[in-house]
Amino acid sequence: MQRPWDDWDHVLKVDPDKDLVDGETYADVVTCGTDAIEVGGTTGVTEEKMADVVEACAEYDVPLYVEPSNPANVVYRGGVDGYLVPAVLNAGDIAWLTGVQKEWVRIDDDIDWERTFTEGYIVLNPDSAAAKLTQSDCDLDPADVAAYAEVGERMLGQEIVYAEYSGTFGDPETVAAAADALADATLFYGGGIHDYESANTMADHADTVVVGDLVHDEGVDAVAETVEGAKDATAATISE
Ligand SMILES: CC(C)=CCC/C(C)=C/CC/C(C)=C/CC/C(C)=C/COP(=O)(O)OP(=O)(O)O
Ligand SMILES: O=P(O)(O)OC[C@@H](O)CO
Ligand SMILES: [Mg+2]
Repeated sequence: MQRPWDDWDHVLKVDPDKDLVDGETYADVVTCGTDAIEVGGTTGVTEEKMADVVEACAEYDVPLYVEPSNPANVVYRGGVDGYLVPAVLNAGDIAWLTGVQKEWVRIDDDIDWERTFTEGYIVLNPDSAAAKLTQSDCDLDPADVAAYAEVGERMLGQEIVYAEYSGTFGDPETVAAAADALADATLFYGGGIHDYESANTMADHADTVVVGDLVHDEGVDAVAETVEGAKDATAATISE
């Protein structure tokens, strides 16, 4: 079945709790060449901040997805193409595997299931906000990560498995192991991508690379370089 993310080589994740660089607008951000925008962050995201960013990004012809970090920042607005809801496969506090999702489904009567998908996260940077919040076990070797990826796809039916190194560049060998373990699921990689080379390296293994802080720290020109790196890796794979 065709899925929205099948053609995404590059995703730009915009954090509603962070500013853009001076002189840049959300119009610049959305049109930087990325295949899709995800809006989300672990800490400091309120419904109001989420709604403001979603509204600012909604009027362009680039797929726009809300990635909530808790039930309070799911916003329903015209222009949103869908919802990517995390479930943390290696969470130490297992509330982050299905508990918060259960609570969300219990209290939210507006869930649009046709456009709601899940991401099976494997959180791998112990210093990230996401790891601390979910008490994720990040002490994993490539075989462990590969096994989590396989559990995510085969046992839990995840169509997206997300190797998440938020804030730091991850281990390509580990990402390659996760990629090898998946049959049809799409592998997202995120963390520390900051230039052509880092994007190109991870896009060699992952189906989709996610760039986050770079847009807030350096701006759209730097992000555009990462788009190029990701696209070149995909083109090289196709021509092999
Ligand atoms: C039930 C609903 C609607 C949501 C639950 C979603 C879950 C399980 C969240 C757990 C944490 C998580 C995986 C968040 C996803 C987004 C993410 C990792 C953003 C990046 O965050 P960081 O870069 O670590 O932190 P900052 O936002 O502070 O930069
Ligand atoms: O901010 P960075 O380190 O680019 O990470 C991207 C993304 O995976 C965060 O969820
Ligand atoms: Mg971040």
